[in-house]
Amino acid sequence: MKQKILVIDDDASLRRVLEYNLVEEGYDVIVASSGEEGLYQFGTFKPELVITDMKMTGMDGLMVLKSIKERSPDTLVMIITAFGAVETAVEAMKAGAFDFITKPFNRDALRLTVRKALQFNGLSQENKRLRGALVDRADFRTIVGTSQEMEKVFNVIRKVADTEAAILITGESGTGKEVIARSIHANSSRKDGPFVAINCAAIPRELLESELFGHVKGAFTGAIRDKVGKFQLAEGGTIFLDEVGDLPVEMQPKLLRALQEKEVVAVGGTKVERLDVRVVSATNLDIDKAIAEGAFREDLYYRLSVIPIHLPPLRARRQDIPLLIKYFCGKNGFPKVAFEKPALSALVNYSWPGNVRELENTIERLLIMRNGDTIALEELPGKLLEEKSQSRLGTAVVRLPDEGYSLEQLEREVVIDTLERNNWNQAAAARFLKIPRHMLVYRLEKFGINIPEDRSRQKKGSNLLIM
Ligand SMILES: Nc1ncnc2c1ncn2[C@@H]1O[C@H](COP(=O)(O)OP(=O)(O)OP(=O)(O)O)[C@@H](O)[C@H]1O
Repeated sequence: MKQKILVIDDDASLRRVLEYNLVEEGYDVIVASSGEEGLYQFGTFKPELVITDMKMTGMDGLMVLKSIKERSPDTLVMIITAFGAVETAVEAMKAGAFDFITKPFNRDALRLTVRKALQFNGLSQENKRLRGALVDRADFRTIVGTSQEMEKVFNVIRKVADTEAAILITGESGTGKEVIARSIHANSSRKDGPFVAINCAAIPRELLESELFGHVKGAFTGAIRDKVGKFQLAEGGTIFLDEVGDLPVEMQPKLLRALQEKEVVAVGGTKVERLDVRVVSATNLDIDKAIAEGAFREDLYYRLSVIPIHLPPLRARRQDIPLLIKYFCGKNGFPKVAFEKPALSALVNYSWPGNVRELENTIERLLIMRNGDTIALEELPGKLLEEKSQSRLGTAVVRLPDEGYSLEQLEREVVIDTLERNNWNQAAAARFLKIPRHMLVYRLEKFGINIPEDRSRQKKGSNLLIM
């Protein structure tokens, strides 16, 4: 049986082009000239895929998308946007669109995108349900975090992993951007395909194009044989462009073209290669600033960041630190190692400029150098001890970061700091803050602060925290 596609567009010539190409590909196609007509057709035709233009008079594409998703959440909806209006595609992806194409599109890109969409739909609902259940358990296992901040990130991943949307992950160095990129791949229907990572900042600029797209023998001095590019290697899977903010300006239009046309040409070659690759990228640069300074192309930015994910620094999610420590102890084969309370407290309160990577390295060193099965405050590296002597609150007030500091974050830190000082005794913390206890409890809920499990399990009078 033919797969059914409903095309909604108020531009008659585009409607014809779409219909012609899709019928030629063997689909059963129905067209509608307005959102209202499209919704009516949807009810009777029951298509597997809806392709709708974004900008239409009357009911626009976003309204069509939302109303279809309400009636039938499993129906795939693809959006057509004007070139350069990629921001509107962001909104559509957030509202549940499966993918988008920009006008003017080349017919191969259209066919490929549609084919991918319908392949995805080919999975039975049962399959999808099973896979959904596995996702939660299997593939987030290596991303540790229960803080509100990480929960937000997990929610976005759950929503977007299995779309074709390009994702840009931002965050300081060591916050776990690559871990997240891998998990997006692992949670997508491409998971059996390759995950290919390339660090755009680590490759000399004259070699970057050939690394990305490959080269043919003789293309330049030293090109003694053909080389396959990372994009070609990632065929059927995901390419992870790490440090994409550092991409040299002269490479940016080339990458943009590859992403838009979904095709590449190797350096020195003539053969155009079609691409079926999902792009996830990451940067620790302030991209807005780079755009303002002309160091990064805005159109490329929109292409890369259909869905932006920001990973907060570790110091903004201290709640995850005890859990991460426990995870790293287990990962290194020492699940039973214990930390004395002051040591754990210093680890939780340190500012971790190198984020999770720095924490991981610190724990590894501590495990190697430790004297027994408990780790005491004195065993921690000097920098942690120095910082411990200053109050975290003091640091926040004296050294406010240039990018600003939200009052709410400050309040959250004060609450956590006070609880830490008072051994997580809520009555004592409320007294210190000079507020009634219920106001403190309200703040714990508001800021998503959970009493670390270890504290509630702690034996009275014991000075050891069993991790
Ligand atoms: N939430 C997490 N749970 C478990 N391990 C984590 C988590 N976040 C980061 N890590 C570990 O920390 C290290 C650094 O993570 P990763 O390389 O993903 O960071 P990054 O943001 O990509 O860094 P960079 O910007 O320097 O490339 C890795 O060893 C990773 O396994």
